[in-house]
Amino acid sequence: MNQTPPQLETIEIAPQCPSGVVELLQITDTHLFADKNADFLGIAPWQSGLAVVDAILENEQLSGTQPHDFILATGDLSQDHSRESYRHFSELMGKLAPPVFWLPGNHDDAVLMQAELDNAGISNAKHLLCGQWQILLLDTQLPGETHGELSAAQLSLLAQALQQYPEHHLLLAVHHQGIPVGCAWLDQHNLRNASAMKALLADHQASTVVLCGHVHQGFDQGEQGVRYLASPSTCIQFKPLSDEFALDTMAPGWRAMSLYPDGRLSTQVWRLPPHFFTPDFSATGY
Ligand SMILES: Nc1ncnc2c1ncn2[C@@H]1O[C@@H]2COP(=O)(O)O[C@H]2[C@H]1O
Ligand SMILES: [Fe+2]
Repeated sequence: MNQTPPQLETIEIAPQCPSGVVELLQITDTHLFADKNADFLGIAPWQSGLAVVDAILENEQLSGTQPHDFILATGDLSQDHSRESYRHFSELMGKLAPPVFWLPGNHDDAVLMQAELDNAGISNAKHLLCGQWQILLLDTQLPGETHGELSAAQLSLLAQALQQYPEHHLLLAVHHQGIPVGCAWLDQHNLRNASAMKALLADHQASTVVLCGHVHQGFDQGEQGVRYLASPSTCIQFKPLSDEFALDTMAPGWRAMSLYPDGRLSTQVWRLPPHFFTPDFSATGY
């Protein structure tokens, strides 16, 4: 039986910067538990997540940087699927003023997540127009699997966005990586049908950037005119270019992005000071 494809619903947000530059933050893979002191491979995700939020607030106060238009939360917000973990995420986001938009990761309970984030007043909007940019958040979760996939419905939303806004630059946010990051153990858990996404993106004439979470490391690479970005988790970090599971010595962090009206994107990965949160390097997985 053929199902009617979902209709793209778009909300508009005016950039705060008078020159039309869109300022945003990505927070990803918070892996929170119901218990704020619960341990995740040697780090308590609530404590490291809170330290990240405090560092973002401190950055804004110290440097007087441009206020952020919004935050993208790109999945694996919970590690234990508990209602409380989503409440803790909402509490963290409540400390930061801008609106938050989210998508699920492989570890999330999407139904519970939506209910709890709705309760906290966190918007479920998935397509944003901001200045000359469009931001689309797609769901790559395959329940019960670690890897991801874009369903026909999600691909249809991408096709609609590109068809309706062909001249807007695109920032596409997903949980799973669309190109290999170079860690064999992690690249088996990738976005399996990335080729379907890439086929649609190939026709887009304006700037195209794909932003993901999941890989717990900074990554910035171009392929066929598309820029692929990935970012540190707010808790444990995976060691880049490692074939086997390995944790990295880099501190928890987040990504800041400035989207310019002409399609340029400038971005910076921020991290907590070294050695603030040291994981258990003997861990072989989870
Ligand atoms: N040692 C391992 N080998 C392969 N996959 C793993 C290992 N440990 C954890 N994983 C899975 O790999 C996933 C990568 O990031 P996630 O946080 O989504 O969740 C992780 C686990 O589901
Ligand atoms: Fe993940």
